[in-house]
Amino acid sequence: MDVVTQRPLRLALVGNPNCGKTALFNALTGTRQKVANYPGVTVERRAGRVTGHHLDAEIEVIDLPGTYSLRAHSADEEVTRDVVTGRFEAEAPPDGVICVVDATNLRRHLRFVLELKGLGLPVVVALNMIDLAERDGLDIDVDRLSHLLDVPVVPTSALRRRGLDMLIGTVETTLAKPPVAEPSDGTRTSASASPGDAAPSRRDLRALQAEAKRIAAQAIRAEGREHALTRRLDAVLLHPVAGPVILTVLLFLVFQAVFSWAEAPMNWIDGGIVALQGLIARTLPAGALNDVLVDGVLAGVGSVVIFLPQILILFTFILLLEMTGYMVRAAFLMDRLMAGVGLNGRAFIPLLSSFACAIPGIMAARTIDHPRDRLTTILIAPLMTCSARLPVYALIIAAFIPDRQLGGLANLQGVVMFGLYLAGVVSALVIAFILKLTLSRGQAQPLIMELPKYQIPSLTTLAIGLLERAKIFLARAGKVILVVSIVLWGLASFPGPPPGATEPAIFYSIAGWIGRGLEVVLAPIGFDWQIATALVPGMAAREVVVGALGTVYAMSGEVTEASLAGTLRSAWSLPTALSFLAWYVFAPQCISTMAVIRRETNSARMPLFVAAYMFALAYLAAFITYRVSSAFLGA
Ligand SMILES: Nc1nc2c(ncn2[C@@H]2O[C@H](COP(=O)(O)OP(=O)(O)OP(=O)(O)O)[C@@H](O)[C@H]2O)c(=O)[nH]1
Ligand SMILES: [Mg+2]
Repeated sequence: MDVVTQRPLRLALVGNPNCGKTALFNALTGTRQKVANYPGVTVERRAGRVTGHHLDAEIEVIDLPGTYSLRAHSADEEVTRDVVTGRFEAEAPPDGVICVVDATNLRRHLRFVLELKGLGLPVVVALNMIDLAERDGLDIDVDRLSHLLDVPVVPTSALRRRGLDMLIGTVETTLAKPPVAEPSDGTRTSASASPGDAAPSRRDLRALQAEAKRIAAQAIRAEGREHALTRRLDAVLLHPVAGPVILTVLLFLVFQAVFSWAEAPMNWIDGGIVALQGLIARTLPAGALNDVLVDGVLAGVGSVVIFLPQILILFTFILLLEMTGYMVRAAFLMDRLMAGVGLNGRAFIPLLSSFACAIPGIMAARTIDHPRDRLTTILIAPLMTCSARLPVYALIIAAFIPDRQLGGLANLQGVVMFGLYLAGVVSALVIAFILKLTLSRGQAQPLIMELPKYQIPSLTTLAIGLLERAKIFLARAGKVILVVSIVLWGLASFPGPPPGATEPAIFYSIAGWIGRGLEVVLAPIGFDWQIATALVPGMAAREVVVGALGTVYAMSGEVTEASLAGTLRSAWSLPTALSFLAWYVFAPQCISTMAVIRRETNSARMPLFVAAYMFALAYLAAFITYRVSSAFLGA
């Protein structure tokens, strides 16, 4: 052990997560900092130097990981606890601590100050984010706060570089008061910090919490009205237990609504298409044009357009949640979970956008500055359930999952849809975790964003957003699916059946020939040649398969009912349907996504890697689903 006789004053920056410790550390020390790892743990040690004002001496500042209390849960929190209590082997105990608190969130942050005071170390409070407090009309009586806490309080803004000199000056004065006994040897001695050893019990914490609230209430002179409302809502919506529960229930209800509200409009569209098909079939002379319009275009495009109501309902909710300011809160709630699998907190927004479409999601990953974190986000974004999967899921669910109420609370179809979305999210988290262990080992960065105020959503903005969605969806149905339907109709019509054919004409066509070839590979997961045929154009974009199934079955002469769902119900077994759903959770059937991955990663190998791992997952998931459900259902 090295013997140090002269060492600079040492200050530890502590506080709840996200209160601005690192920002303050950077503002104080500028470039005079060193980042290293603590031995044995993966926690970064950030230390820097700042020159004092009164004493004109060097002060060493250590930035510690955020923690809510000295009762540590994670490795990060343990480091913080052990450093401030002087128990940490690799770090001499600090001479004092700067406890950083978020001025806009005094009620929650003051508890830690009270807890720290119990350690007997000199404490100075940096009342940080004072700029935000002022912006919101939050008026804090700093002198009173200092008096109530019985420690010096200095308002600061790390971002605007306010109060920094004052903070250092105050720290020096505070440390100078009882002359700091310099231990002759720089390593830790239990006498030096005399930590109030054990971490406080749960009961103590609750008492401290109550006191923190009382002090905050007395120190806050005025609280902007909006601020008060936001605080009250956040107390519930960001609550560590209630928050995630509310988020889950909310999403669950959204999917319930997608099914129950869309039923009527979907029936109207369906009725309209059937009527149109009947009209064309009757008015146009029988022949190729009649066939291509009825079986190709209307069967194909019609079976996709029918899902417009569901997509619009889903986006109504997503847009509303965004506009009210709730979505950012959802990101905050998810941050812990995502950090657990090594995802950057900033990945939430790209991943959330991927629920609409992976393309904007992957592009939004540009906001992640850490290259490996960005890559991980790009690689898992296509697993989020994009809106192109919605028509596929909806079709199969409508056909195979009974429209039943579960104990009067939930609709089974909505539950299954919710489950499919969940399957996408969970598998993305698992893949992220695997990637973290292998290629993209990296430090999870905290989520850096500001919580906006809650707002009443604007109906005009909502309407514009929905119109946009509808346009995109219909344009795709109109262009891609129209073309695909016509081409598929052509491939499925030629060559015509040989004389004396026993199977439907499509069986002998080019499409049928391709489908039968693929069936060899796809039979183990329960797909027949018709499904295989429809999957080929479905590689271009996911929802195309719905139109393609419409066309293929219309031409197989297997249309037993007016709706495609009805036809599938009689053509497929339940295990096949479930297997098809499992396939669609994973299958990378979107050319545009692959193109954008290539562009964003600037690598031709990445899209191939994504396609390969997603196809492998799709096949595996469909295989297991098919085998297990066949065994259970005895099919
Ligand atoms: N407006 C404003 N923003 C701030 C201030 N201080 C920090 N921030 C922002 O708050 C966010 C969190 O800051 P960090 O410095 O990372 O917080 P931290 O306490 O180090 O967080 P952990 O290390 O995770 O505990 C960042 O987006 C900062 O830019 C401030 O005084 N004013
Ligand atoms: Mg930090």
